[in-house]
Amino acid sequence: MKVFIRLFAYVRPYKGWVALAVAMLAAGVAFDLLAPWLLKQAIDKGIAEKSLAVVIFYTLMLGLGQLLKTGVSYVQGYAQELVGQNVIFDLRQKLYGHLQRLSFSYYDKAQTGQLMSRMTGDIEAVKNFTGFGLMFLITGFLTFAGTFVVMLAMQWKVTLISMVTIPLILVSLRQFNRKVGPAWGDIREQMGKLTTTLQENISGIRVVKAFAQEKKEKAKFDERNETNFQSNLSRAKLEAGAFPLMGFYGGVVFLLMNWVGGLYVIREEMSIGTLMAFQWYAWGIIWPLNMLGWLVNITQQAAKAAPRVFEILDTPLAVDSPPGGGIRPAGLTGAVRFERVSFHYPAASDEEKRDVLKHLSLEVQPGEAVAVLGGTGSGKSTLIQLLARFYDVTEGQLLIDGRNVKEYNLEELRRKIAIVPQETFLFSASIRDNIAFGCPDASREQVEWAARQAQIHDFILTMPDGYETIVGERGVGLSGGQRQRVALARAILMDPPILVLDEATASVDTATESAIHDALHAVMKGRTTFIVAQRLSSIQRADRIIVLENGTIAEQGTHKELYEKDGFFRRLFRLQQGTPEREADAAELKAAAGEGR
Ligand SMILES: Nc1ncnc2c1ncn2[C@@H]1O[C@H](COP(=O)(O)OP(=O)(O)OP(=O)(O)O)[C@@H](O)[C@H]1O
Repeated sequence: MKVFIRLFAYVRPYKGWVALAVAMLAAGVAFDLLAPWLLKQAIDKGIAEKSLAVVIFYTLMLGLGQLLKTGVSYVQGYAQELVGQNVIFDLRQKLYGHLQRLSFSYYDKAQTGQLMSRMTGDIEAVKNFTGFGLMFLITGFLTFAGTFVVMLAMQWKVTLISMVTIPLILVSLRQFNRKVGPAWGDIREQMGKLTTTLQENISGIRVVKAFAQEKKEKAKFDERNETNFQSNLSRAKLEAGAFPLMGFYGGVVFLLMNWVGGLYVIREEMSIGTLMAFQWYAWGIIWPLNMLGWLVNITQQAAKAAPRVFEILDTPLAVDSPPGGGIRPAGLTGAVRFERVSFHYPAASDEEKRDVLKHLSLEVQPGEAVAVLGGTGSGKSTLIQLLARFYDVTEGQLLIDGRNVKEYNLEELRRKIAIVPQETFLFSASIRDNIAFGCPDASREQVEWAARQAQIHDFILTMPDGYETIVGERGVGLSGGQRQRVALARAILMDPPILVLDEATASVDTATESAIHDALHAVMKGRTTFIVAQRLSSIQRADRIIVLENGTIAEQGTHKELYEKDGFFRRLFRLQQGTPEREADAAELKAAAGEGR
């Protein structure tokens, strides 16, 4: 019930349209109640009395009423669809807006397919209820109640006797309702799983094909499809069992009406016109009853779908701007301080919590270029993700320009930090739009300038439509290195006080990397830069190097200082120069740096 009360909050802004639809619907029902009475008058006062004028009068009234009914039905249909569509529009907008704001920790666990399914199928189920489902409920109720009262007033005994089967219909309906609810719950959940399987397969199709796992993947999909099929079949069986039975009870109403009504006409306790009118009224009783099963279906679908949608809306934002919106800095100098920062990723239980960063302290001056080195899994990416509050520190504090990052307006803070992530994502749009993603108003010259800095301008000019070339979904059509350079240009264009390069040149060849770093040298001037890298060639321009080991800073200093220490950096240096001091060092470093990088 709670879920419907919450849904009505979305209907409330359209109460004017709801009122119009209900008024039209009431007018339609009024005509439905009047029409059989007009027929009765035509028979009893016209045909029985052999008055053609009376017959013509009532027939014309019937025709006029029918015409009016067509008009009001049109307005009602439009108004009800408008309400349904508006509700779905608002809900989808709100859901999408919330999805945009949800934190990284949410997406770490969320399944894309489930989200897609909620944004489409579940919302559609909600719309069906708030649109014609709700209107049908009102129409059905008004028609049934109105017809019943009019029939009682015309001939109460015949009315009551013919409706003895109605309690049986209600019993069947209750049983159906009890069973079909869980069935719809299963179907909605399975639809989410099916979409997830489909989405994962399509996203990972290259891996599937490379490992020749098409058959296994197909079997996985078939299994989910089969489960979905079976659930729908079980639901259909429930419907097939309940609907005809309810239809039968409804038919009995009609039968009894004719039988008992016929007896009353023979005994002259009821006119033939009333019997004919009853025949018509019978539909006003039968159709709402017959449609009740369908209404239960729509309601149960919405009852199962709406909580799936609300669950997303109710997910709190793990990371958000402070109350009041937070500080909106006009500019930042880029001074960064980690003060005894510890961090663990959200985990289901305390036992699973593992500190990825441990009491880490680091002070970076404005304009300083800091390289972050360390073995795979040592916490490098985590460290820089904390900067832009992709996650919040779990202990200690992180300050930018002397203020805790949590005091800033989140959007503004992120605008001041440009990140070139390890994995580049390009949108299905032109290269220009991809580069200008963070600054949609950038001029052509600015975009080209950024592309030049990232050493991608010349390549873009060789593409069929230059900067207007559409790079397909996920940037298909560009090599890994080219994609990385587009992402680099995207970050450079933002002109941020803090620039973060997370393995940003890992996919480019050494010559291009060197060219990018030469260009970056100019770009980095006046900005605080963090360079996460495994290759020493990537960090030549860094003022300082920090080496992470198990979430703590194991070494830090300049190239020279670190080389002079007999630590990770020196061993890495020798390994990459091809002169490891000991075989053991080489093995250790290979393991630490991650094979195959
Ligand atoms: N989203 C996440 N949820 C849970 N644990 C995570 C998540 N991301 C990373 N980790 C864990 O945190 C640790 C540090 O990961 P991080 O990505 O910071 O390492 P890294 O030093 O950047 O490694 P690499 O050089 O391989 O990219 C790893 O043990 C990893 O398993």
